[in-house]
Amino acid sequence: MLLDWLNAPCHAIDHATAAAARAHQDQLTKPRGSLGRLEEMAIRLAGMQGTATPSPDPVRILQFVSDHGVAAEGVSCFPREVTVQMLHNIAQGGAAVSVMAKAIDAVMEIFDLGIAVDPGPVVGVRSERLGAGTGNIAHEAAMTEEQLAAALTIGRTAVERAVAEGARLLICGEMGIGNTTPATALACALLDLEPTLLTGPGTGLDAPGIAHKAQVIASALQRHVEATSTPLELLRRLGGFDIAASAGAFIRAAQLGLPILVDGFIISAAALVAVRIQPNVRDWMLFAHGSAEPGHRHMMAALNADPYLHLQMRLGEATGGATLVPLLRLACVVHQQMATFETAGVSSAAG
Ligand SMILES: Cc1cc2ncn([C@H]3O[C@H](COP(=O)(O)O)[C@@H](O)[C@H]3O)c2cc1C
Ligand SMILES: O=C(O)c1cccnc1
Repeated sequence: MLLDWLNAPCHAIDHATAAAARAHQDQLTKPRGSLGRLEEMAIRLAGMQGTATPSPDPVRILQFVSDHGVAAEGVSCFPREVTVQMLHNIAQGGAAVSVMAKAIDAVMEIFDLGIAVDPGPVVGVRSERLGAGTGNIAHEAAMTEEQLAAALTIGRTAVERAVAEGARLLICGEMGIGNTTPATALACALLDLEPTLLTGPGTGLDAPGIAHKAQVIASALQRHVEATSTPLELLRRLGGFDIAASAGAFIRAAQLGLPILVDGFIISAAALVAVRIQPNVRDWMLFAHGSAEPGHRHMMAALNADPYLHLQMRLGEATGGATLVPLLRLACVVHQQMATFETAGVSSAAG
């Protein structure tokens, strides 16, 4: 079948190399464990990349831009046309992620997956339009089966391209007005939690706005969720082109052995659905930051994830992922360049 590739096995983590990296950390001239989670970053990357000299570089960012039919329900502070406006802004270098990608020297591929207004050809943007946005999940499925398969495949193909070009770390980002709503709906369905628990302000809704958004999500759940729903079917009914493309990218990255750095709230919903489709994808994920969106911690708990940064970020666009990259680099340089107790002639711990 068209989506059989989703079930292909994930690449194996190199546990021996990870164990050697841990042993190496313990020989460096510092009290054991004193560089805290910087040590873990290097060890995890060593196990994923199968090398004693791990590195996040080259970093590849996939930026998925698309509209969401549910924006018609008044679930965002911003009007829908911001999606296409931000597509131009991202491509022209003015968006937060554009500045960050340049500053950290990451290659960013920008995708138009289906925006309500067709922007036509835009320099630096791959046009992979799957429609004029998704269906409004309050009333209909977000995607047809064909659209879901196509979105997953766009993510898959982008990762194959990235790997062929030498990428060693994947970050997915998204931009699409209203997309905290499908992300929340998907999380509620996959975690079996109430919308009132997971629904947050997104771009900045007030308390009545959040209550309305939770109601919209509740009606979407009532319409689409059945006891027998598979994760893939929940993704089709409740997700978005951006979320599906990211899920496809994550599954392919794990299959090809490309480490994944998970961004904020929306991308975490994609990570969650990818892991529910194929549990071993989790082994390939690092988690950049805790989003200020309140439902995020529930997704992190379900993924058994403890994000590295807590900066009250709530933007998406891969900005949380980009923010962690300098720390990953530092962790890897320390891992490679520090002296050991033996080479430096420093006495190790007594006993
Ligand atoms: C100017 C602007 C730039 C953004 N970049 C990311 N988002 C983020 O906010 C949106 C999700 O929030 P909600 O569900 O409340 O609409 C998405 O586009 C997400 O990427 C932005 C939002 C705005 C307004
Ligand atoms: O954490 C995120 O990714 C996020 C939160 C709110 C709005 N947009 C994105």
